Amino acid sequence: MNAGALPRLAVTAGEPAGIGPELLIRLAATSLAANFVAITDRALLERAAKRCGTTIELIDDDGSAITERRPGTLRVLHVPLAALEQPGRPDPANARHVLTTLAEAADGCMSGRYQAIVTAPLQKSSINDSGIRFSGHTEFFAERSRSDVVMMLASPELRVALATTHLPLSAVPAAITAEALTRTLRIVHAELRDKFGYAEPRIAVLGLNPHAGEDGHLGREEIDVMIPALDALRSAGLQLIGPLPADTAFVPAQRERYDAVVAMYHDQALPVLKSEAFDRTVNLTLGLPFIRTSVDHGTALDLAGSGRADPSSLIAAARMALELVARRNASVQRA
Ligand SMILES: NC(=O)c1ccc[n+]([C@@H]2O[C@H](COP(=O)([O-])OP(=O)(O)OC[C@H]3O[C@@H](n4cnc5c(N)ncnc54)[C@H](O)[C@@H]3O)[C@@H](O)[C@H]2O)c1
Ligand SMILES: N[C@H](C(=O)O)[C@H](O)COP(=O)(O)O
Repeated sequence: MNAGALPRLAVTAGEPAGIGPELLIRLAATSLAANFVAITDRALLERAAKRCGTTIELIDDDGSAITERRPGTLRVLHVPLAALEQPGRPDPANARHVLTTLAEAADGCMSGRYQAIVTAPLQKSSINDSGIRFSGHTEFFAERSRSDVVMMLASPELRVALATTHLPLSAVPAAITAEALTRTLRIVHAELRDKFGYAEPRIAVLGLNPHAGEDGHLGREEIDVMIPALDALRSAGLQLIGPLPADTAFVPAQRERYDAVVAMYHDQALPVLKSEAFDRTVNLTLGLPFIRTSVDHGTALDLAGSGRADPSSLIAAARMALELVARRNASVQRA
């Protein structure tokens, strides 16, 4: 990268009928020092700006470096919609468009065109309704880059990683194997060190069952699977706490004991974060060969088109991506 050039961040708009395009307009209005390249349909952004009651200056991205960006301007890599968006009503005809934007962002990161990806929310059901099986960005980027990944949501006060992501609850117990848990904990440990700067990360692991199984009386996964896996990792030097009962793992006295929590499933811990810091939480994918951050919320179809969606989480995601890029650049320079 040229000295003084702003970091080039790929930003995807997600579901065209959701709040994503409007959030990109709000992001462009900030003075964040980044060369945001919106990978989406140009006219979609123009319509989103109108819905927000503002204007946007879109500049076709030619790949060149820039040293400053005026608020209200955005580079764009045009990826045409298949169908005109109707806010609040996702159209599966646009599923391929959404996936093309993700693929361009991922491939562009892996080939060095972008330094990170920031994603706005997409509608998983609409992509599935188009006939394409799809679980989420996390799984898409993992497959695209052939990486083992972990989903983490982080607020300034709390970090939560997930041992399983977008699975029906009935499939969770079978997915918590010693191998899978070990892989997750190793990724979280390595990324807390590399991305967040903890020399000796302390990780709390939540039990799967109520009261972490109550010594086997309320489920045996802790005894049969989790404790042996945790003990083996402790022998390898990881600082692990647990399995902790999930219901009390977030009380203030417990929080002082760890740098991150690993929850066994999506809704075991995300409601804690989303209810206390919905506007400050960022979703990031650990384990990828590139930096990817996102919002902590969905497409908010009830708000789409109103211009009233809160852009705070997307702005926080962009800020975190910039911090992670700066940290990575500094460590490359030191090496
Ligand atoms: N990163 C992502 O792509 C992502 C994240 C979460 C959910 N989703 C998807 O979004 C879709 C809808 O999910 P949902 O309805 O469960 O959750 P949601 O987050 O879209 O909406 C839940 C509630 O929060 C409100 N809300 C959400 N974001 C807001 C914002 N920025 N400003 C103000 N209010 C906001 C909504 O209006 C709604 O009342 C689903 O398909 C889901 O899979 C995608
Ligand atoms: N699990 C995320 C959340 O609740 O915020 C969300 O579904 C997005 O996941 P992806 O980043 O994998 O799309």
